[in-house]
Amino acid sequence: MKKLFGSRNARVLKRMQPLVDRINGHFASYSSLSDVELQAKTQEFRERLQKGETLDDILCEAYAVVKDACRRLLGTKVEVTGHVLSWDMVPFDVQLVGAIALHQNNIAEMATGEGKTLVAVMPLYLNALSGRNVQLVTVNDYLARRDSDWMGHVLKWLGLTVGCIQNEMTPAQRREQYACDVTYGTNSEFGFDYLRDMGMAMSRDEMVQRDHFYAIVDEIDSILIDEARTPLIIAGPAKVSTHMFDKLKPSVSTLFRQQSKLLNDLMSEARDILAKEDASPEEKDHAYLLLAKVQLGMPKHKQLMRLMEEPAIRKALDKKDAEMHSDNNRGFLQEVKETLYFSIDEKGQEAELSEKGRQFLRPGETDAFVIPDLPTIFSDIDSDNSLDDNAKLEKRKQAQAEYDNKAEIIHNISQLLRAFCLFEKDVQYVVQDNKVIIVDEFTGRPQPGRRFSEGLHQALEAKEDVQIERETQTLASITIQNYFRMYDKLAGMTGTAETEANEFKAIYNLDVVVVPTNRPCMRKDSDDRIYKTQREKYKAIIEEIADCNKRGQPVLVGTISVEVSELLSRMLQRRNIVHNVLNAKHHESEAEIVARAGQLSAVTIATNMAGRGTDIKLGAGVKEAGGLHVIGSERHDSRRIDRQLRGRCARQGDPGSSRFYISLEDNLMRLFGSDRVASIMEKMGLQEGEELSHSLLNRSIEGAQRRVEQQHFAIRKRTLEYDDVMNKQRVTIYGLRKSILLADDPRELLMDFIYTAISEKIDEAYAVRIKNEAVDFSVVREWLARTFPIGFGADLFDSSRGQESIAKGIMARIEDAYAIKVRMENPDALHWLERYIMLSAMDGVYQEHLYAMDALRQGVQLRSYGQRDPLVEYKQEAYEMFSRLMDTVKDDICANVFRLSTIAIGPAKPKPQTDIQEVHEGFNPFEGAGSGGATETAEPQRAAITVRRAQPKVGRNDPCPCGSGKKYKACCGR
Ligand SMILES: Nc1ncnc2c1ncn2[C@@H]1O[C@H](COP(=O)(O)OP(=O)(O)OP(=O)(O)O)[C@@H](O)[C@H]1O
Repeated sequence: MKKLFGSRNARVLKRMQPLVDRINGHFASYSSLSDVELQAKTQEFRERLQKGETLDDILCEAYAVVKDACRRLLGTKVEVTGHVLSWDMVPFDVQLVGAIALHQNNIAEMATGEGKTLVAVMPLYLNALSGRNVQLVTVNDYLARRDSDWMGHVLKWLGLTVGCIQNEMTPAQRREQYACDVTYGTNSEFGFDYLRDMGMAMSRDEMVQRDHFYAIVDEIDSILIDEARTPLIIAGPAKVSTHMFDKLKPSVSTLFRQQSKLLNDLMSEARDILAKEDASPEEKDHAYLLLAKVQLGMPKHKQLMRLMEEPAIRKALDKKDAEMHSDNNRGFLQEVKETLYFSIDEKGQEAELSEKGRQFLRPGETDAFVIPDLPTIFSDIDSDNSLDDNAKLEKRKQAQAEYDNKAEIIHNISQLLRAFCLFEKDVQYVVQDNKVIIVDEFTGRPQPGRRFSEGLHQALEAKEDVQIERETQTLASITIQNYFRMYDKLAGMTGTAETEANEFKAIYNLDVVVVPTNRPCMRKDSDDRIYKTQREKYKAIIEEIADCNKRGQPVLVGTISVEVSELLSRMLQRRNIVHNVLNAKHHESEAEIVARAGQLSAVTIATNMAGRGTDIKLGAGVKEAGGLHVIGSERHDSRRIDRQLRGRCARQGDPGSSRFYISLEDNLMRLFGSDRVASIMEKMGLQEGEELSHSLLNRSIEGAQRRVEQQHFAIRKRTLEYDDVMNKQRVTIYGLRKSILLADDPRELLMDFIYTAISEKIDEAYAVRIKNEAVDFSVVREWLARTFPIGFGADLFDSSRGQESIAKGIMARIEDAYAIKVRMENPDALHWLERYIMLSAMDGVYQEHLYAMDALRQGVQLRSYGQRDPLVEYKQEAYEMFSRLMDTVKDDICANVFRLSTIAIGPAKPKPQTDIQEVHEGFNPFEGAGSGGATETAEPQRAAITVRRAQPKVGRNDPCPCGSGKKYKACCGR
């Protein structure tokens, strides 16, 4: 396969060579031009494109112009994120190859440090000549700023405008940046701007983006693979707040302490048995069962972890654990779980309350956690003849309220348990300024404004005793995949695409072109060093830092969590080693820390924040000391993240080295495959502080990483399959919204909507006609009378005239009446009002629809138990719900045409958006894993929230099933 791939790549590269030669030919000929003449090329190209030449026709000349501009700028000063740099780059031939690949919609895989930032400038320049907005997508705001400052130097010299979107910018500032030829920014900013433009703007002036023409995604694997696991969501506060986290927290935290006490007792009993020299095999087996219980109740129990440093104990325990989780032992596992207050499935990220736990929380209340079966209760009430209609209605309401209350309690408890048992401060989140802030697992950056979904964030707020924010409701959402599929042209760059090449092809139709390096890479990657415990591992890391430091070699230590970066920092302080820390808590001086990291004797501890895109320049004398040395303090779940960290050194042919440190206590090793490594270590009889290091072991560690990667791929694919359903609907709604926003005369659209609604109603009347009998127009006439303040004479409804003629007759009456209304309105605001009538009808209904779709998505998961494919069910129901939605939109528009007036509500001011949140949920590495029979607690509580949806569906305009006589949407469906 490799050979095949290699030969394909070689062919692609060979095809590009003549283009490279032509670029260099033009480049040589331009040297005779004056600066002004070279700069005039930009205008010349634009004109040639207007006259019909294509971007491909002018590619070689345009790239040569960029190359020559770079040459002419050599030695000039440019301010980049506050630091003055001297321009010192003219693209190498391999960079020209990368630039061609990018224009041709490929992913250019170029090794770390090969200068991708510069490569992108050429296709950006070329494509921007078309007059459309081209975008460069980076992984964080800092890189967007850095690259737009740095590369803007060349682009601006050539007469282009360059913009950069930053998180704190106002809509007006954003509009200005998008108006530029080239715009730099992060994927979330681009995605959220799109959602706000398409889903929330009420007039053309509120929109900020102008185009989705061509985007180059830098670090494409990070954005389209890692970030793509969770969608971008804009959320507003929920209409009502029902949570009880604050009330429930004390009892859950007592439960947590109670469980700790119980496990400590089990732990000491097990230890006593194992300490006995003459313990029988049965006794030992019992001890391991006790330990397995401790593991089930608290996988990171400190004493247990300490005990497991002993390979023999670890092995026996792993065996016991596997035995308990085998299919044959399900009943036994359940029994064991019932001896604890709750059990934890770390891979599946779920916490399951046992009967014992339920009793502890609600002593004596046997059915406190039993969700009422609403459909049965409703049907019992209905068939109870002793009740009159009012009493039935009252009973139904009571049952519904009891159901809602219980479902909420169960959901809240479950989320609190997850918050207590599975989420650690300074690992998945930090607490700052009285807020819980997610730390992005892949980039190590704090994500203010992002929230965990489904109440988990509030549960964490309760756990940390900070202000509990109100629940949110989705107002607009899109997956990263579907956002980027919208572009006419897409391209990407990264140092690490290869592991995900298939996914890029399948989802984005992007091929990977592997570009050779300019100079051979000099990096020395040593084998991993493996220790039994984290303690020994950290000690060894400190020794290695001290050793480099003595020799003057700068060191960059990458950590996965803030917690570990701080621990290493404390250890270094004790050794009096001067160092800098870069993590989610200390990131204000990021640019300075990075600038200093390559100086002699520098020691920098950084989370993944410095793992990607960061360019560390080497100081004087550092090459002689061996270049930058990179130490990884743990393997990440994803191999690409590790490779990116290594790639911080040995850039552009410089010397450099790297080494990873691992312990059997690391999450990756604990959860995904320490068995093999543990048994090798046991065979070798390792002593405290001793390490193991062999290339074979690297392979089994990569095997563990591969397993996690596969699991993540499955999650992404699933997210996308579900979003594809939503996407079709989103495209329809946003397409309509866009045509309303951009229409010069919205009245035409308004009348179209009304006409369609009327035609459909008439068609329905004809459809139910009994053969040869007259059409019954009573339903249509009732609707017309309710909706329009106009009399419609009986003569309009003569079925012999045919459907179309009747609809047109009705429409003519409406148009006449509307013409009179127009004369009374404020002419300046009328177009605004017409847009408002359509947009507000769509937005209100669409947001309710999104809410219902969320619930549906969770609800259908349960059906997999009934051998039904949840995705198929989801598609079917989503389709039906969407058809109903479109009917409601039309009805609401019709109802408001005469009801709303410019005089009453006047033209809109832009809506204040202070209460809007952008949510790009935090990731957790093992989410979705292991979802099988072991997640029972979580599932019923989810079901609880969604059972309502499992009742027969009720249309919004149907009579309400509660019997009130009102429409469903005006009663229980409100
Ligand atoms: N043509 C060139 N001539 C001289 N130096 C160059 C050239 N191209 C890039 N460089 C230098 O190479 C270094 C790496 O560049 P850059 O940060 O763009 O790499 P990268 O490919 O984006 O790396 P990463 O994959 O780590 O993000 C920078 O210091 C840059 O100045």
